[in-house]
Amino acid sequence: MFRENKKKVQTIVKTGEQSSFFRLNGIERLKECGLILAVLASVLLAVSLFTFSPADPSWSQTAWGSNIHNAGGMLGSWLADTLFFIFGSLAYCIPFLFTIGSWVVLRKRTPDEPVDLMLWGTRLLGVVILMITSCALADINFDDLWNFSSGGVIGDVITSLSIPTLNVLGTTLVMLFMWGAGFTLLTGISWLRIVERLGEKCISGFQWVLNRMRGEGEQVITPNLTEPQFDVVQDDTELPEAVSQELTTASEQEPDEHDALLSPSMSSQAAEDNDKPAAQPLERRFNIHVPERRNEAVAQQSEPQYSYDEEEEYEPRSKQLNATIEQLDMDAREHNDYASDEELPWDTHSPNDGSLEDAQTLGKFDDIEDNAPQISNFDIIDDEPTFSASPEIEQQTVVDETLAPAADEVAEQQTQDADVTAFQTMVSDAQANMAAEQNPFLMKKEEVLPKPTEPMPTLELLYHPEKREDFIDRDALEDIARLVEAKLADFKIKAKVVDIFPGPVITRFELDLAPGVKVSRISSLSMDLARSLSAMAVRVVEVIPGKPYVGLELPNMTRQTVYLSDVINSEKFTKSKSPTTVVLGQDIAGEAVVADLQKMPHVLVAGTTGSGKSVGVNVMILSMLYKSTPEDVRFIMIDPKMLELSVYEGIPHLLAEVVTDMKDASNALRWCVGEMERRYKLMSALGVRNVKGFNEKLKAAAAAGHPIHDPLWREGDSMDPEPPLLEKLPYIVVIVDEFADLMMVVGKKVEELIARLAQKARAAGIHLILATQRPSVDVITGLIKANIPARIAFTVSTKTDSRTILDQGGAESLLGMGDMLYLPAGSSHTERVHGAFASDEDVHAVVNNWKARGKPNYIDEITSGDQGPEALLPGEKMDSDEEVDPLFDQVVEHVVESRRGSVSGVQRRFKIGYNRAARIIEQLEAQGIVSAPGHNGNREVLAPAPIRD
Ligand SMILES: Nc1ncnc2c1ncn2[C@@H]1O[C@H](COP(=O)(O)OP(=O)(O)OP(=O)(O)O)[C@@H](O)[C@H]1O
Repeated sequence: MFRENKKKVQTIVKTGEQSSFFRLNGIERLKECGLILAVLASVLLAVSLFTFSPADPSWSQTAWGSNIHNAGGMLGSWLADTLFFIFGSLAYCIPFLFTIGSWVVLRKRTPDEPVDLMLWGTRLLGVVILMITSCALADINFDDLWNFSSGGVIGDVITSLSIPTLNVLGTTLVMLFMWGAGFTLLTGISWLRIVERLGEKCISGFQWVLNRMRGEGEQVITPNLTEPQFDVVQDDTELPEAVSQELTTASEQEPDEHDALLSPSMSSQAAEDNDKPAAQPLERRFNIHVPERRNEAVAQQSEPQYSYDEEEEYEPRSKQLNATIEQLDMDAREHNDYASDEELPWDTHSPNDGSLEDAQTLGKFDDIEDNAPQISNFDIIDDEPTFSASPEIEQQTVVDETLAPAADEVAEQQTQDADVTAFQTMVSDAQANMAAEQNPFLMKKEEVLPKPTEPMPTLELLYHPEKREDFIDRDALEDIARLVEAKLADFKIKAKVVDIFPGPVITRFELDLAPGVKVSRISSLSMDLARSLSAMAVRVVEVIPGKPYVGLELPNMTRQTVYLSDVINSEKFTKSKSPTTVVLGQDIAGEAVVADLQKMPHVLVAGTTGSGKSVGVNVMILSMLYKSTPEDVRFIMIDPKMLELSVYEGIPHLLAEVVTDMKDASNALRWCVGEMERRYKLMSALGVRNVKGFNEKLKAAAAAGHPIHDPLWREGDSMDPEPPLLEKLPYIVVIVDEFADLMMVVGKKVEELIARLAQKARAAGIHLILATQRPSVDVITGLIKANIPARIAFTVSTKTDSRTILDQGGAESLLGMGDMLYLPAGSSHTERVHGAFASDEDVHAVVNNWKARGKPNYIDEITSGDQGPEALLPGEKMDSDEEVDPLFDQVVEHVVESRRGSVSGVQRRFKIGYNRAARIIEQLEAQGIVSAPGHNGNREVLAPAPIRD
């Protein structure tokens, strides 16, 4: 984006160069001629002064008829006489001063060279003071020149005024000091510096003389650079000289502040160097915060080990304020956190090395296993209900925890596994043959996958790039920073770039605005800035929490893709204990952004088509599949598009088949509301406040040998003689991809159900993820917004859409392809996140991995529940009841009496419009009072006529 501008600059320079090199313009010609004349005058003046003869006729002398001796002739004689009369012997300096003065005035200046009037004023004052004091000093100290006073008339006047008061010595002193002041005013040279330098020279001269007198040869004292090196290379005593040489060269090359840190003995030298004006950097350097690349381990298919102690003290270096690239580098060296092969034990073994080893290495899932009973509950050989908490299972869990299964049990289990797999293969082969007979292309191939040995899906299932371009071009970034400042200055905004944060997709330049500049001015210029910087879009971050700066986010020339494997492997995700932890992507500094659905507790995802919503939703689902077993989290997926979520069909986490029919969708939501109410009753019966507390209480009771029975069970509810045991409650995540479709088809009912769920479902462990590509107010209604505080906005087309989702602009300036703004619950500051990318292959790999672990246990009533009035939840009304017309009863009376059920009849009789009349007749039809219209459009009145007395 900046290459174009560079070309422009080059063009301007070229055209300017050609014209200015050979020919002068009008004013320049005049100035140059003036300079030539001034030099001529100086030469003539010097000749006249040096060949002056007092016998020549002049202003102060009279001579008759004699020859003129002055080489300047009559004019030279007159001029020299006058100058000697005024300035005395100092008149000899006049030709030189005149030449210098005319050069200063007439020399060529560049157009941008400022004329500092203050500076010129002081210089002029300096010249005047120097002349006056020099004349006075000459008048006191030198002999007269011919018949002129040695200080001229100026010196005469000054001394005649001051000597009566100050005497000769006093006058000389005053004049000397004033001369010194005049010198500083003219030249800007400090007398203190002169004294310092003189002192230095004197001391070094004195030392030199002393050394000579001692008769010793020249001794060069070199700084002891090897001293600090011993700390680093403790045992390397053989090479101190080489090391010291290396260090000397390095410190000579880079005399910066880090040398002072590395080598205390060099600090004085460095300080001295800094004092020299030549040693100071010419160009302003910017503070570039280079993000830490800790994901190198991903490229090596490995997982880093972290200790909790380190985690507590850990502060991402990329977020350290004002840290330069060298400081970050040193910091990394000090903490020794460059990835090394020894630190990554994961490289050495393959995923098939054995389950025990994998179980140990995948320590991040340990806590999940602790909470959860065996995953084998979901295996096809296990016919027990999904989350049964029967005593047998509890027993099994206890046995598992002891990690000492009997050998014969294991052998038996393996034989069973083999049998079941063989049987399954036979059945699927038979099914496939039947389908293939009809049409081979319609055949749905059910792969029989081998059961994975690892307890949870591993990172090998996801794509991770072999090589990554992490190079950050400091110079280019600094150039851009200067360009940003210049472009803002073009718009009359004075701002300074204080920090630069390069990230994987964008770079944030933090600006310090000059006092009085409103941030809204920059915001309103975001489009113009994008244009003038030739960028795709520029986002202005008006408030950066904790900083007094404004952020300007520019897209990088080359964009890096943030892969799911990068973020899943991040410390934040692996350390998170919650089963509902979801990955979003990376922030602008490349740090993983991870959220917990329990805290959200519901999230609204919106963005135009192709902005990356589906990928974003997939990433959230995959992260939960990496984190939790079906015992912890269950999904209900609603997918009107029939494409996006159907890939998950068959994973054991599903509570129902992926819902594609919108009527079923409202049933599913209604089931969720019912489940929420049931959970609330259970939780209040057990005296706990949330699902976590409930599950912990169940576990504790089972461990104590007193499993809890369902307190809500009444005799007759089931055939059992006693209440069944309570089961562990999994979190339920309801995912709706294209929520707008649901609203369009089912209407207000959905809004009501969602609002009801969103209000109360948090404690019941039910969470909603709603995605839509139509961020309009009729889809994201006030009721829904009020109840879903966490929002994610992908690219949208207008600022209004952005406001609809986030209540603030910004999403319209995103870059697409997963670039998002995340508004956490209860915050008004959005966070820019580059969404993680999961390809279809990644999704299939994880889905197949879970499918191989077990089959889902669908609850049929979720989708195919009764849709009649009995299925309504308490407080819910049938659609038809909601809008019964106030005239309904009168119309019934009229229709039944007149035996005519036509719309026009009702219209005429009650003087109402067609629409209203038609609606009432439809209601009559729904109630069975009139029949459906016949072939001629007439309706038959079905209700019997009223009985008359
Ligand atoms: N995080 C990402 N990184 C890189 N590319 C991405 C990312 N997310 C999405 N994309 C790219 O954008 C394309 C569209 O993404 P996606 O299908 O998720 O969009 P969408 O908003 O769901 O569109 P629609 O609403 O039409 O389904 C993807 O095929 C992918 O190439």
